[in-house]
Amino acid sequence: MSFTLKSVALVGCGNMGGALLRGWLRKKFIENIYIITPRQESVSPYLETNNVRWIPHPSQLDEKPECIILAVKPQVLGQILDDYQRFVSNETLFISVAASKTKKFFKTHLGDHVKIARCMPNTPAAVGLGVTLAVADPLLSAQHRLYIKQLMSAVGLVQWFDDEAMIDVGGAVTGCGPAYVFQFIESLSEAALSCGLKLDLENIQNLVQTMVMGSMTYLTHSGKPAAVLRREVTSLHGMTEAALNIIAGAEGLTELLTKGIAAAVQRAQEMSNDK
Ligand SMILES: NC(=O)C1=CN([C@@H]2O[C@H](COP(=O)(O)OP(=O)(O)OC[C@H]3O[C@@H](n4cnc5c(N)ncnc54)[C@H](OP(=O)(O)O)[C@@H]3O)[C@@H](O)[C@H]2O)C=CC1
Ligand SMILES: O=C(O)[C@@H]1CCC=N1
Repeated sequence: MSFTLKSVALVGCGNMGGALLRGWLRKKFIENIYIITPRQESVSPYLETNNVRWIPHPSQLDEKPECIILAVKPQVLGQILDDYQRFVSNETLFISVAASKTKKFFKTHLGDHVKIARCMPNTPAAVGLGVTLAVADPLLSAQHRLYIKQLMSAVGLVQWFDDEAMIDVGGAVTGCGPAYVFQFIESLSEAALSCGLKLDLENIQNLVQTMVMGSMTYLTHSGKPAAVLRREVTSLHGMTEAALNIIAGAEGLTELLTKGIAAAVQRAQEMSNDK
């Protein structure tokens, strides 16, 4: 990495916060990382890394970090933001990775002058292959945007939006998306079992997982679009065509995913109204 960041405070170190942390630690570009979370257990695996410090409560953080990443559940945010009021300044950038909570919500809790951006990362950030959707408040400078770009592109691809609503729609695709992929692996394995493949489920999952990884790597290396590679597998009047007539037919995968994404967006809108 050709740059270093001085101090980042991560609030909440669960599934998403922990994935970001692991991704950042691989790159070794942050001088001091403070993890603010009540229980030491969630931080223990990282404490042997000497630039990581556990802070049980924000009142015990005696410096103003360059950046505070809010990675707690949306329902927890409203209860904790008052404790972060004292960090609001031109020097400290707040980044929320929480689904559904709007910039307006943060301004209501932290004041109109808070420097806030919303990011929607995903868990493959842990291995540097994440996707982060980002929206910055107009109050943010070019320097702030560069900071966010450096922080989040260290763990994968970054896509900016001007329209905050895109964080919900795009988040329903790339933020939730790893769960859809894992569900696909589970479902295909269970379908194989139901259709008579005589192996145990664990063995089948291993075959399916390797097939998915092989397909993704092939897609990446071939330089061809997914549709072309799909057609290369699909022999005229062959087996794949018979399957795809059902899987990708009317009321098939596209329609199911459209309904699923719409449900996720609706849920984000409901959660945005929670206190
Ligand atoms: N999971 C995902 O794939 C994604 C999640 N997000 C967003 O990330 C956020 C976190 O989700 P996720 O990581 O899944 O949730 P988790 O429940 O796994 O993590 C939340 C963490 O917050 C900690 N916590 C609870 N109370 C406090 C507090 N007062 N101060 C600091 N930390 C606290 C919890 O600690 P303890 O374990 O001790 O209770 C827990 O480790 C959510 O807002 C979600 O919308 C965004 C994109 C993807
Ligand atoms: O399920 C959720 O609400 C969070 C947001 C995106 C992924 N997980």
